[in-house]
Amino acid sequence: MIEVRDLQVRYGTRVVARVPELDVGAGECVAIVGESGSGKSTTLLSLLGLTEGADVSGHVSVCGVEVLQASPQQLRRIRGARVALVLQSPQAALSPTTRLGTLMRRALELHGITGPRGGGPETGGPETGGSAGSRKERSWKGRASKGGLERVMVEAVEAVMLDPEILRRYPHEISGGQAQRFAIALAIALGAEVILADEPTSALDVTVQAEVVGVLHGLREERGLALLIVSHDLALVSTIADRVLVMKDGEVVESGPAADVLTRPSHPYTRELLEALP
Ligand SMILES: Nc1ncnc2c1ncn2[C@@H]1O[C@H](COP(=O)(O)OP(=O)(O)OP(=O)(O)O)[C@@H](O)[C@H]1O
Repeated sequence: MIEVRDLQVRYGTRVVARVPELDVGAGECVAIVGESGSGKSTTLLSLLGLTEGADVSGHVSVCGVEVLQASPQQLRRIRGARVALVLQSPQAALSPTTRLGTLMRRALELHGITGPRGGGPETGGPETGGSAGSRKERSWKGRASKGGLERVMVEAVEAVMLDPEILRRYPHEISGGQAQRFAIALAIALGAEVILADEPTSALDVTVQAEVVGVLHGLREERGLALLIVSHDLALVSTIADRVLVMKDGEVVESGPAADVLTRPSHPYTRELLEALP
């Protein structure tokens, strides 16, 4: 799903991220950890071509799209629909006067999704374009069908353990943890195959963090989503990641299976991060 080789991101003469190798397959979770300013977010954003003003070189393939060579149109096609970006405080990005259901419906319509594919009588019919193959089970593009759209929305919020009643609420009527799960539900409704999450739980208290991590964990197991998580929280990472990349000053100083990196770190910086854990 994600394949990165010799990625280098530079602002002016300053290299802010250099990643020799990063792979995330379907159903896998990889975490990038490191202190503030180490280049984690820059790496994540470069996967969607969102590092405006930067010189980016190397090889970056996401869902089969060569990101560094892609046209704006090709990038628009993968952003949101196939690759979802989940940020720290999604509530800030939600219009305060729009109900969550309306917001989700608009996002789906914008991406041409109008009902579930290949289901019951109210389903939307054949896929209208773009991708095939791995998306088969999750593709909801098709003809307009109000009932079909509602079904996609309800299924998506239920998949993140939210009550569908939440679709009638306004953003200020939900908690931070609910907002984060709603953001993930939106990704599911859009049929995302990859979730890029930047500090997805750092604005939440510990119990709610565990709920969000549980949801992400379930999605990769049940739906085969590929997850790339950026976090400075090693405790979170240890509960969800298969592999870990440790970044410092724009460089990957250590990488490997999470169990090895987090229990037998070979780099002094990783040991420092682990020792700083409460
Ligand atoms: N648009 C930009 N122009 C110039 N420098 C930038 C730009 N965006 C990021 N940087 C620099 O790149 C470096 C890496 O930033 P980045 O946000 O990737 O770090 P991070 O590890 O994600 O930190 P944090 O955890 O605080 O988000 C920082 O020194 C930052 O100042």
